[in-house]
Amino acid sequence: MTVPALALEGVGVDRAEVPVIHDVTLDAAPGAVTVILGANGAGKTTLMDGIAGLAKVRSGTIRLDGTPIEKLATFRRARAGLGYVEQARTTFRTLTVEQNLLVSQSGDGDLGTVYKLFPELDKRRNLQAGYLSGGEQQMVVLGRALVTAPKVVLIDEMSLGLAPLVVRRLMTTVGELASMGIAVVLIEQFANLALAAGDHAHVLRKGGVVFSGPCSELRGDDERLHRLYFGGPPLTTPGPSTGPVPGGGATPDAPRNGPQESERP
Ligand SMILES: Nc1ncnc2c1ncn2[C@@H]1O[C@H](COP(=O)(O)OP(=O)(O)OP(=O)(O)O)[C@@H](O)[C@H]1O
Repeated sequence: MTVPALALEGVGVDRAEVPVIHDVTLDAAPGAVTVILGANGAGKTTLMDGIAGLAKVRSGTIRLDGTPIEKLATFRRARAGLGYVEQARTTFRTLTVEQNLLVSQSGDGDLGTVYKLFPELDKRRNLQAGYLSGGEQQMVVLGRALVTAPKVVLIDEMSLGLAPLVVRRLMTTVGELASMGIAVVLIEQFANLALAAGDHAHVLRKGGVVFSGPCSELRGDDERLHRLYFGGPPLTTPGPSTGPVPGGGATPDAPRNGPQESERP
């Protein structure tokens, strides 16, 4: 059996001494995109921070290529092959694109791979990152994770504040990262965009997993997503009180938050 690149078993994570994540078991396969969904405050970022070593893992085990890492310092997890593109992470604005990549480079990390993935950056490698567009800056941030030659890349809401067209452009690279053999773990506000790019999905509610299965099971099923995000009785009729879809619709133009239904009491 193939060892998952990342495997969590019974993981609990605290934020400021408060338990936020409870008993999460999931894994991410090399060469696949694993999507983590959930409403605002469900605990997605806290889970990512726990995996990366930025929040306290209270219980359970986290394995990277079969080796437990939950007790390692953040930089050791990174050296072991864990890349983390944090939410709203920025570039070093006064350094050039190339310098941004060089300061992050380690191991077998290769700038050529980044320039191949993002020809936009290749053309601007000597430009200070502060002069780049928002989308190009996000490419630099992704590139900085890539030049550490990671086995696993956690990506937390890379679409934040970006135009729909740019989000679509960045989403294409998620699949390309996976095709390089990287295990990609993706948190994304636009649920159906993430489900279109992903292989396997986990939905978090109140810090616990309420769904694990293939992305195809949830793709386009906004009503089921509502139930999973918020719980509550099944929706029968759409109406003004139901609000829009959580993170949803198939495009970044679609609204984010929405009505409720439950698969778990
Ligand atoms: N630094 C912190 N100190 C205390 N509580 C926090 C802290 N950061 C987050 N929390 C709480 O932990 C819970 C989970 O937050 P988290 O940011 O992980 O959720 P999320 O699913 O990533 O939400 P969003 O989509 O809004 O980023 C929330 O109740 C939040 O208020």
